[in-house]
Amino acid sequence: KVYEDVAQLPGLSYDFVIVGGGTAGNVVANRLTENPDFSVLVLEAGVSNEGVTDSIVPGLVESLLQPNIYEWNYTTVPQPGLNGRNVGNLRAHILGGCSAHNGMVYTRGSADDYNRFATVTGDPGWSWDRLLPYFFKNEKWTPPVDHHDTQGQYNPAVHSTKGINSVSLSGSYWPIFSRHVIEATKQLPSDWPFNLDMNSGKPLGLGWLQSTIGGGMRSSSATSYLGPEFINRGNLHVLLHAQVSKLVDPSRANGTLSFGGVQFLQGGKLFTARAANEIILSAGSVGTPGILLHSGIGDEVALTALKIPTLLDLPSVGKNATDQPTFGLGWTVNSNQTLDPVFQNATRFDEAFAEWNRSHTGPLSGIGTTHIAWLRLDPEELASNGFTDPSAGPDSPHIEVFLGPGDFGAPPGSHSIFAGIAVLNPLSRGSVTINSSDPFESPVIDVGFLQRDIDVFTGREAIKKVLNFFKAPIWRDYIIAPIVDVGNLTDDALDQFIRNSASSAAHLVGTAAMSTKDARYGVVNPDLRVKGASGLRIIDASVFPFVPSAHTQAASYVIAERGADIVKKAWE
Ligand SMILES: Cc1cc2nc3c(=O)[nH]c(=O)nc-3n(C[C@H](O)[C@H](O)[C@H](O)COP(=O)(O)OP(=O)(O)OC[C@H]3O[C@@H](n4cnc5c(N)ncnc54)[C@H](O)[C@@H]3O)c2cc1C
Repeated sequence: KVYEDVAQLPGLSYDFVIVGGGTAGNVVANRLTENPDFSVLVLEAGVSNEGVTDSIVPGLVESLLQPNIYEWNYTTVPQPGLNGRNVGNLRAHILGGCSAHNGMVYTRGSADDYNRFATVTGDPGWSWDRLLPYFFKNEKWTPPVDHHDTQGQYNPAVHSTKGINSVSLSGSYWPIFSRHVIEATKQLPSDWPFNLDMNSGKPLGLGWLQSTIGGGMRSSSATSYLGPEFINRGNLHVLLHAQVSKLVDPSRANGTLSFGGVQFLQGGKLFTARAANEIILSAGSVGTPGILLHSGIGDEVALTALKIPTLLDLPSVGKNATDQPTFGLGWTVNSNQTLDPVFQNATRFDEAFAEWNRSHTGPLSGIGTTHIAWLRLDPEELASNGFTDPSAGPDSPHIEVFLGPGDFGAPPGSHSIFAGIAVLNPLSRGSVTINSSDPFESPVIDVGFLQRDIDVFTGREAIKKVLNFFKAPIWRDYIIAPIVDVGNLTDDALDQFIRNSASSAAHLVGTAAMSTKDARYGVVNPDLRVKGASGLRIIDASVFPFVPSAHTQAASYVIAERGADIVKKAWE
């Protein structure tokens, strides 16, 4: 059951306390409560997802991402790599976490990405082959809401219809734009090959978008893992508006640290929730390191400077922060089949919204993107610039290009298309730290964007590839003009364009990273236990040692599915 007020909770002592009812936390809550002997409390700082139209209707996602109650409203520190700009660091403040307010793009990444996880943690359980059953436990493949013929748009063999979270091809189909994109892959088959299914472990090429949408509605961890068939379990309690400040009641046995519970704030008062078995931190890549640091787990020097007693000297807490810079290009086009009118003209928007309300179909039943391409840098270009390959392996992309018809700031009355670009394997690293001993002060977020030359180089090469894509003959009568013309810029000017326009893909990971059991760096062991502690695990995107060459929700779900299994096996 979901509770809004701590006074309504039957008690504050549970077998497991999960901090954060986000993407990963709700998976863990669902899987642990499959065992009726386990009692679970989820503490979520944010608000309910129930009835939040902007979260339910896929096409309204942008409204969720403005400063509001669904957001933590964080900003990074000024980024030297972005010419001193600071950028928003979007983090959800709603049940379901980022899965309830993200872009719904469903991309698993490459097999290489997970095989690299296995290598750097020394645990083959994190490899692609061993994780595939967990992807299948998560995914419930669902027909698109418009029931269009999906032949040739995906490979059923790499999907599961039996999981929990809906994934589908887009139900808002843009045939004219899509025909052009697919035709371009035929005209440029070596640089832009068609890939039937980017979620097979081999993503390279261009394929049809898959998203976490079912029946024209967002499928989040709140609507799926806490759906009606699960949320009434007597052993599953979720408390909203409960912001955890720190771990409390520390004790030591045989040199190992453990905590009796967690402290949280609700309605201006502090409470303590106790966990008999384990506390599981699932507060995400910003929340989790913040809670660790305020609990005295982190770099002793930095904690001492803030007068926080160090209980566990783990210098890696909050370090290794990795996010993908993203920026875009747009063109006006000679077609009236784009999203622009829906967002530029109130009457068209009302029609689209009425259609969605009637049947969950139409332009608002999907996101603007129709296709994604996953591309590699030229190995000779990499080498001649003195760079080594930053990707996880030969089947992994360096560059993402997401394509869609419209809504790219086209002049009023005109129609546009966009190509969004992301640098997938940045070498730049940032951090999530604190500058106050008050746990309710915002953390200090530094995404470290574009500090390493290879990251800027990757962005520049991506632009060149995109410009070549739109030189395919099929675009000749379709494209009118670039919205911002970067076609004749020098390399230096392109670099400035990137530094002045890049923002965050909101794929922050790695701030409490996994490492091998004996490693002297890292925050958790491969079984997700915090090093040097017992009864304390981390299960969320902060444990990724590297950012996958993808959007990060599928990886967050799969880490949570396996993480929950590890916890269950330890206690059953
Ligand atoms: C705007 C945006 C768009 C994105 N788009 C995509 C996309 O299209 N596709 C994709 O694959 N990925 C996308 N991502 C990334 C992806 O959604 C995240 O990587 C993933 O969901 C992270 O899951 P998590 O469980 O680690 O954290 P979260 O889902 O963020 O969960 C953490 C939860 O903990 C709660 N919390 C934090 N601190 C506390 C505290 N102190 N006390 C109590 N509760 C707390 C938060 O409120 C939140 O609910 C996007 C992310 C954002 C922000």
